[in-house]
Amino acid sequence: MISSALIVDDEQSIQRLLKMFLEREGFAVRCASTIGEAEEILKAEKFDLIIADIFIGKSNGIDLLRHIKSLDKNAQVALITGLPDVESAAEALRLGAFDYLTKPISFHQIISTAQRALYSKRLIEESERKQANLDAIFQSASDGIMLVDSNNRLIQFNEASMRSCGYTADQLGMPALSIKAGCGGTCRQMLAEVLSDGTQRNLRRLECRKINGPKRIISISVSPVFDKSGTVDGAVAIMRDETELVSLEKRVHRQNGYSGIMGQNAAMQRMYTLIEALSDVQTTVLVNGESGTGKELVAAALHHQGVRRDKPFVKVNCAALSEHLLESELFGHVRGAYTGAVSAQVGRFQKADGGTIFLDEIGDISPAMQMRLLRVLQEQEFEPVGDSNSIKVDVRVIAATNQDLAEKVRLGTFRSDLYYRLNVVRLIIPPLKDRRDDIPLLVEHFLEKFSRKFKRPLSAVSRDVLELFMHHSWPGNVRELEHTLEHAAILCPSTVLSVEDLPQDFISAVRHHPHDEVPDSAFEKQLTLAEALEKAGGNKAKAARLLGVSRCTIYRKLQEDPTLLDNSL
Ligand SMILES: Nc1ncnc2c1ncn2[C@@H]1O[C@H](COP(=O)(O)OP(=O)(O)OP(=O)(O)O)[C@@H](O)[C@H]1O
Repeated sequence: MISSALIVDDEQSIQRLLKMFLEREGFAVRCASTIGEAEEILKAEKFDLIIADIFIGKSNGIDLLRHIKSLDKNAQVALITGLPDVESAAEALRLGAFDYLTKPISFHQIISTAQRALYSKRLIEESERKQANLDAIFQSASDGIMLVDSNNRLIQFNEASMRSCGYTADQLGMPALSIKAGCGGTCRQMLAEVLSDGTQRNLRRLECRKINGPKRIISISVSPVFDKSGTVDGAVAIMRDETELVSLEKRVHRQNGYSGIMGQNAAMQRMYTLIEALSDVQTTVLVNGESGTGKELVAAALHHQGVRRDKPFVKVNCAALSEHLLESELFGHVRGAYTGAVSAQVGRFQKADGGTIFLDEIGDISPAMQMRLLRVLQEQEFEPVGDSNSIKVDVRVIAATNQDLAEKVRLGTFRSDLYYRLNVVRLIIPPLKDRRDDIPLLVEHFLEKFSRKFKRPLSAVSRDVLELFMHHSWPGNVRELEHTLEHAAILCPSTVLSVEDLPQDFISAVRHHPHDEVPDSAFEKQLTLAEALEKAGGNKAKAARLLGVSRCTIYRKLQEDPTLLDNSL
């Protein structure tokens, strides 16, 4: 692209000389002899370089400079003078003149000025373009972004934060902590904390609510901004609205289960939210629930949803081992530590380093083991059996029990200090009998599982089976339901599991200890086709449901013996 220059000088010889110099360098040059003429030209055209004499007739080039800068603050203006003086030079530079040249002017001088002017203009334009791009990105970002200076004064925010947090232009420059945005102000508090220690902070999914506004789920990330010397010069907060994402996740969890845990019941939904909140917190968690409620699944979810997911998840059933074996299993032993220890063994705590250890049935450990465990929890270090050297580990502990540990503490069989260490956060899984609304979903889940396992289709359970399931008290919880369905799936000759396929002791259990009143029909011996048709008033689909067979089977049977239908009508 051709560069352009405007020369403003009332001396024709200087005009001609400068024009010649610049044209030789490839500039397109225009000339003006008066300030008025120059102003007329500038109304219509922009120039890469303007060279003006300070004295043009009776007019002053300094006024022209002021005028040019008011039109375009980036214009590159060089002033020339035959009578250099400090005052005018200082004034010219103060007003933004690019250069101040004294006559006589050499070719080299003017060319060097022209080249520097072009270079500087290009730099300014480039930096403006970058700034404009950054501004566009900043403003169009869907996350709210706000910046504070080193004194925690609000210096910039984008449109998304205006929409979600309600910041207004008149709040710019105000101390962030003094801004009343009608909310809890967590992000402004985080900005202050980041400014004080220069450490990045993240908060995942907190509830953010403006007065009378809807509840939003927001994740906040606040980072320090450093100057060239590495000193904290400000901080930037990014607020991501995850409300839609969270409700979408909840819908998916409702349909597909959460990390393999099935359940739509409100208590289960609350538990998923708690698991989410606890996944990235490194605190010890105590999982409480009756046997078979899914404590191990919950512990695994806590591990797999969190930052340790790529590290080991190590399970130990504390009730399955004698005290000595458990000690050796957890902490390892050196060779010859005890009779039979023919080789050294690495303990589970060491195997879990960086990850999570799941201590199941924690309520069953001996007082000596309680003591040792307490030390690991307090100091994250232990000695293998037979070794006096300590091993330091970084392990998150998740413990589970179906016992009432508080009661054990009261009875003096469980250390209170260990109990409080373990019970930092407690997750309680409700028994299946308290969330019967989840039974159909669990049935569907296990039928799919056993269809895959036994490689044959299992589409449903009969209505009577479901009725029994809904009335059973499920002392063995989900595990009992799983085993009952597995038994039935093995015996079932068709795709629909019927009462006949259920284990006899299950039927007796429901009969003798029904949770609620169970309709007699559920305990009846399997109906014959005639009986089912009679009960269903001749409705074949209903009869098929009662029998737990397909409608095609009913039609086939009726073709074989059409008189069956007569009795039912
Ligand atoms: N909500 C659930 N969704 C799907 N499967 C489940 C659920 N709860 C439990 N199960 C299944 O039930 C069985 C028992 O679960 P788990 O071993 O986690 O229970 P637990 O409470 O740890 O039992 P225990 O106290 O006897 O150790 C497992 O096969 C597990 O996959």
